[in-house]
Parts: sequence; C-alpha cells; structure tokens
Amino acid sequence: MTRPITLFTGQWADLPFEEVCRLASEWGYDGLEIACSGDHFEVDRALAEDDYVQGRLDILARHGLKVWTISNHLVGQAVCDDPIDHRHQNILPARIWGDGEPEGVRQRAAAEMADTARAAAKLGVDTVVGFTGSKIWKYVAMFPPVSQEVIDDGYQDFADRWNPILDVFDEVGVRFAHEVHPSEIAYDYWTTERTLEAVGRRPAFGLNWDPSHFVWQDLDPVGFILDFADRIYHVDCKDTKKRFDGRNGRLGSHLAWAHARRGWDFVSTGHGDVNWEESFRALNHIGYQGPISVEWEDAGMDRLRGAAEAVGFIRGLLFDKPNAAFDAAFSSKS
Ligand SMILES: O=C1C[C@@H](O)[C@H](O)[C@@H](O)C1=O
Repeated sequence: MTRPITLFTGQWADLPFEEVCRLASEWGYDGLEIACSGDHFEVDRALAEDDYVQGRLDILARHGLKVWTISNHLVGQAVCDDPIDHRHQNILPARIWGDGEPEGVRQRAAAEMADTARAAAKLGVDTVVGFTGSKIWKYVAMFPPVSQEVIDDGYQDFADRWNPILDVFDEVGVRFAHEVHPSEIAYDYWTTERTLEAVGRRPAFGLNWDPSHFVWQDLDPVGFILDFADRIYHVDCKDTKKRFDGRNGRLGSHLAWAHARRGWDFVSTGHGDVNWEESFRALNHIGYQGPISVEWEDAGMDRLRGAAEAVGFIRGLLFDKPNAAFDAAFSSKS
C-alpha cells in the first residue's frame, strides 16, 4: 500500500497498545506509527523475547492495522543534549536514565537508538523516526556571545555520536528520519543543510517532515519538501495556529500551552496555518510514497475528536497526479 495513513501513538502512551489499535481502526486508519512509549513498543523486550514482536503484529492484525514506522523521539533526544537534567529524567525509561550521570545517560541513549534500529528490522519496518538532541541548541539566542568554534564543535559532536548509531542502521537495512524541530541539531533550513553535511549526506540519515514546527518559525513547509526532496523519509501531520499580534511573540513568552495570549499553539491537522493542499502537491511532485502519519497535540481540541477527523481530512488530499499533461493529445508529433 502506498501512502497509508497512520496514527502516531506518542500522545496516546497512557492507553494500552490494544486500546489505541481499537480506536485507530474504528476511525479508519491503515496502521500506526508506533512510539517506543508506554507499552506500545519496548525495544529491550523486542530484542530479548522470542514472541514479543509477533505479539505486536498479532494485535495489529486483529484490528486490521499495519506498521511501516516506529518512533523513538524521547531516547534520541538524550544522545546529544547538554545539559542532561530533570527534563530528560521525566521522559526517559529508568534503565536509560540510570544514576543520571550525564555522559552515562548519553551513552545508554545512543546504545538504545542502535537497538531501536535492530528492533525495527525485527518488526519488519524500514524507518525509525526520532530526535537527535543537540549540544548547541542552548545557544540559539547567541548571547552571551558564542564563537564559531563552539557551533562547529556542536555539529561534530552530533556526527561523532550518531555515525556509529547510523552504522547499525545500515547493517540492519533501516533508515533514521530525524524530525526537524526546535531543540534539535536541525531545526530549520540552514541547520538541516549543516546537519546533513556533518554526516556526509549518508543515506541512513534522512528527515521526518512535520510542518507544525516550520509554521511558527515563519519557514515554508512546502519549499522544505522541494529543497530536501531526496531526504523526506517520513511525514507527520500536525498543524500550528499563529496569533502574532505585536504583543504575542513566537518564543512563547514562557506562557503555558493554550494560554490565550501565546503567539502560537499546535492544533489538530487542518485547523491551523499549514497549507495542506500545496504540501500534498509538493509530496506528489517529489514522488513521496511512504506513510502519512497523524500526530495529535492540540491544547484546544480533545484528541478523540482531533485524531478521528484528521484521517478523513488527509484522505481527501491523497489525490494522484495525472499521467499526462491536459493537452498531451494535441502536442506535435514531428
Ligand atoms: O513528534 C513530536 C514528538 C513530541 O514528543 C513533541 O512533543 C512534539 O513536538 C513532536 O512534534
């Protein structure tokens, strides 16, 4: 099946896997982008237990669902981050956090990402979506002043930590799709260029296109698809609504999610400022045939509503390109 519509399970980790399958199936999804969160997909068990992977596939099959991608954003975040602190303790499995000594956490996170590739191969999927973390994200405002050497070292640190992980991805025939996202090594056009260069544009490292992270930076999600056509390994659909009015800023002002005065918030797919039709035309243009995954993260709309209606919205955009130009029959034969 090309361009199946999947539900990303990261925001449903409080529910048992079987229950998420039931809901997604009822709403008409073709499958899941399974997050390594909650009981949805446990990397250590997938590698250690003979029947674990088959058990996941059996549950999916019972609900008429398939899987093309797994995700491990939370562990990937800890591979390059500096500092490693209470935020990571809150999102990491206890066995990765361990005693919390920062370099130990980074090393265990790197080993787990390599194992995630092995587990993905065992499950029969060819793409792992996730974050990389970044040693230099903390310098985004560039004050106190930061030297170019420090920035260069950040990209080198990313390459040094991720190349050995990507070697394992290559060994097992799986690709990593990094989600371009503030807080990561690649968060916009120029940082994506620099990141791809840092790992020599090796095919094991590509991108997860999620337009919600571009919109509030005033980047063009459509242009991004065309610029990085050969690197779009996965698509996540989430929307963003901007409310920049001269007082509400793009940095969020440390206001809580859904605060009426925030400059922007994530909203359910189809309810924000993403130009979805142009985006899907661009995906058609580059010949993207992979999964289209729906991610719900809307502070103003219940997930049972947002995720249920998104599948129909996306399906309405999955039109094909014509096989020939409208006037091909009249073109000259000479
Ligand atoms: O894919 C994602 C992973 C989430 O954990 C994160 O909140 C979000 O920004 C996102 O897009």
